[in-house]
Amino acid sequence: MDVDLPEYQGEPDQVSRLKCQSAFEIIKRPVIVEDTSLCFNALGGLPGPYIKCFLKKVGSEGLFKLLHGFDDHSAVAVASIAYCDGNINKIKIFKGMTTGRIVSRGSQGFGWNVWPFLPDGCDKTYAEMSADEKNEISHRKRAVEAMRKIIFLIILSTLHHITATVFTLEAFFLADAINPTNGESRDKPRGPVAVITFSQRAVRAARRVDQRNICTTFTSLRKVQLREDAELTEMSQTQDKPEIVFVTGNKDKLREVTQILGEGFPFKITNQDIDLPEYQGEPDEVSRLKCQSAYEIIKRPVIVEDTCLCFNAMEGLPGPYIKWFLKKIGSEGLFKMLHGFDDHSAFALASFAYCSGNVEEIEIFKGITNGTIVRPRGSQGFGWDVCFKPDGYEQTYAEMSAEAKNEISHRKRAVEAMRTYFLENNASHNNVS
Ligand SMILES: O=P(O)(O)OP(=O)(O)OP(=O)(O)OC[C@H]1O[C@@H](n2cnc3c(O)ncnc32)[C@H](O)[C@@H]1O
Ligand SMILES: [Mg+2]
Repeated sequence: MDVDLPEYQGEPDQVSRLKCQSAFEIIKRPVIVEDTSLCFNALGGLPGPYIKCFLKKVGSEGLFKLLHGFDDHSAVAVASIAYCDGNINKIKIFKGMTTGRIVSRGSQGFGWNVWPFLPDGCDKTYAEMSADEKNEISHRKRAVEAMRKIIFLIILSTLHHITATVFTLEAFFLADAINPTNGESRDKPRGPVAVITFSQRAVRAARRVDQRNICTTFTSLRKVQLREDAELTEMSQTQDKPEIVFVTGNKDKLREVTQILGEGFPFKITNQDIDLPEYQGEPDEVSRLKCQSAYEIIKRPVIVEDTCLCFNAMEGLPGPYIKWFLKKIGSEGLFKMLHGFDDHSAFALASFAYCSGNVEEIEIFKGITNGTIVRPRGSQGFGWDVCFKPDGYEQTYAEMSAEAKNEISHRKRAVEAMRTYFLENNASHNNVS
């Protein structure tokens, strides 16, 4: 079955675990999903699960350039297969890894096959290998082998009920298509087959085996943890205005928004620190989905904000994934990632998303500040402020006072767009209470 599952942000295991939970919530039968990562050791394991997006935006040569500023070009290809037999609290993860390094050749091939990845002990990159050669040593082969051992036992006990998954054309494994007594392929599978994948090639592979209808659905994960944060709520404004909840776990963001809004905002902003799932996608989509998740929990008017730091040389990446890059390689690493590129320009983007009650009608307010990525300097601010120098200024955000940053920041611009909207639509938002 081809189900259009949301992609999550996080560590590779976490990404496939969440994907598997979503798949099970739709399919309601045993399911398998797979997520593939290409982890650069110098980047603390990134781009990791975001490799698909990076490859699309910067290409194979761009991936190589990302490592120019680093001595270590080693990498690990990881396939993480998640299997849910019906209990979403007991998802099994099967991992396969192939170690190697990133090189600048071998750009033929399709999709993720163009990874400029030279496995250890091989003289050909993945892109230069035939499908058979690759299947012999690939990370996916190893994950599938790890799974096969366990799944066979399950197949033996639930032969007629098991739902198996094909995930890519190269993935030869089809649980129900394998004869459990001798491990050889059946000509035709005996039971139903579910394919949980974005890949059209996987769908074609599944159709070849099983001619059933392929449907596309979408869901969002509602599993979130909710926790109040009294300290942040205290920062909210006056009591007698209608309330909107700003859902963020980032105190620095909340502080800036509160300072920028000042007194002249027609609503009282309160805060809830909720551990919302982070989605992959384009910036607007990321904040829209975040807002939907927040509304589904709060059930009152909500605002969320997603911040991106977009490098022009990388077609806007790391963009919404900046949080993970910052966490793994710090601001110095962000600066180094641009060593291989001539263009060091970037823009900071804040996207607020507001839902007044209808998750189909979410308003987005954006603010952009253009600048350059520089060697880190300064001690004010937070996050990547130390390496972002706004155009027209000699200082980085972190060398400016909070007031000076708030005058010109991406967040200031987005908040102003939101303020204008609320002032103009104040009368029509009587449902905000
Ligand atoms: O709960 P939410 O609101 O999602 O908070 P977050 O910290 O996860 O925020 P994002 O998902 O938007 O990730 C953006 C990353 O960029 C950082 N960041 C956000 N605004 C920034 C700013 O104005 N200056 C520097 N770094 C910023 C922030 O600390 C994160 O690491
Ligand atoms: Mg976040």
